[in-house]
Amino acid sequence: MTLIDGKALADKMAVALKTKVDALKTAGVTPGLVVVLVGENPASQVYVRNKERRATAAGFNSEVIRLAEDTSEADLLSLIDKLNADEKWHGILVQLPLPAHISEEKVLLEISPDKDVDGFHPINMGRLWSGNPLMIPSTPAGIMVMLEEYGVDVSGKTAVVIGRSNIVGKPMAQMLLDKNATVTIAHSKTKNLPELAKTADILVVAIGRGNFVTADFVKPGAVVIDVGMNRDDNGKLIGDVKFDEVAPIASLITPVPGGVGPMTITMLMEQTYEAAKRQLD
Ligand SMILES: NC(=O)C1=CN([C@@H]2O[C@H](COP(=O)(O)OP(=O)(O)OC[C@H]3O[C@@H](n4cnc5c(N)ncnc54)[C@H](OP(=O)(O)O)[C@@H]3O)[C@@H](O)[C@H]2O)C=CC1
Ligand SMILES: Nc1nc(=O)c2c([nH]1)NC[C@@H]1CN(c3ccc(C(=O)N[C@@H](CCC(=O)O)C(=O)O)cc3)C=[N+]21
Repeated sequence: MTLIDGKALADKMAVALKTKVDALKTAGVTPGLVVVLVGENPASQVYVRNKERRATAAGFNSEVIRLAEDTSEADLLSLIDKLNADEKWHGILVQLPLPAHISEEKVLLEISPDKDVDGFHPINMGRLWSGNPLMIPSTPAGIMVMLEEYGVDVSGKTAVVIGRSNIVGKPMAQMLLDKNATVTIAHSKTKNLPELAKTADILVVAIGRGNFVTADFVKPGAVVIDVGMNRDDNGKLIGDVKFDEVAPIASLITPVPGGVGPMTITMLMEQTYEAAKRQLD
């Protein structure tokens, strides 16, 4: 078994990114990423801090706008309009989930597709699914980079993605399909999930249930990608995959933490850089 070290890859890419950013700054453009966080979700706070740290390290303009939990939908939408119009920002990310009184759909539609570094706007989702991607969701994008870096040839492989969210499962399936995998998307209504998962050469798990995937879900030699971010009873961060049990039978596996998470942030930075570079065109 080989560990896919997402943290090390993210650190390596950060060095190369810094060089690219310095060159872009010389040409007169500093990439800018603004994150909007509504409310006090403690898990979100950690991710947002990590994003801020990596953005600053890359030499970006970076700002986190923290809004009260009871911020109105109208106020959030008008803030987004203001950020859309501000040339300083090439990437706008509104942290999900949002409080229940705010429509996620309306908010995602309001972000200019050109600044939608998450790739969640329907225009960007449509671009991805029609084979002409521009801004793409960073979690599956980071997974594709990890697969490539570790020499996994996706073409012709059987891939099973467990989870069908718009932010992870669905775009993941499309990116694997685009690289010629044969892809199945599984979810909470899927029958005989362990048997299905066991057909996978590449198994991606994004469900949000700690230690859900056990050894009986995994074909010996499979590549296992664990997207899950869960807390166990002691508050420790754990994935969706029961790592100790699955690692010995997998050929490659991502740990939690230190796997998919750091690469998600790296891809967000890369896309913000690309958006900034387009300002020169
Ligand atoms: N590392 C990173 O960068 C990121 C990590 N995450 C983490 O990944 C996990 C998934 O996130 P996200 O996609 O947003 O989650 P969602 O809650 O939006 O989606 C979960 C998906 O898992 C499916 N599911 C839930 N329970 C089961 C089950 N028992 N068997 C099979 N399928 C099941 C659901 O099925 P159905 O549709 O039928 O309800 C749904 O499609 C979370 O732990 C999240 O914290 C998320 C984003 C980034
Ligand atoms: N609009 C939006 N875009 C997102 O991309 C988005 C979001 N909303 N909402 C929440 C999820 C989750 N997410 C993570 C990002 C980084 C880590 C990460 O850095 N993880 C590290 C450390 C985690 C820790 O120590 O707590 C690791 O796995 O090693 C995790 C999870 C982005 N998300």
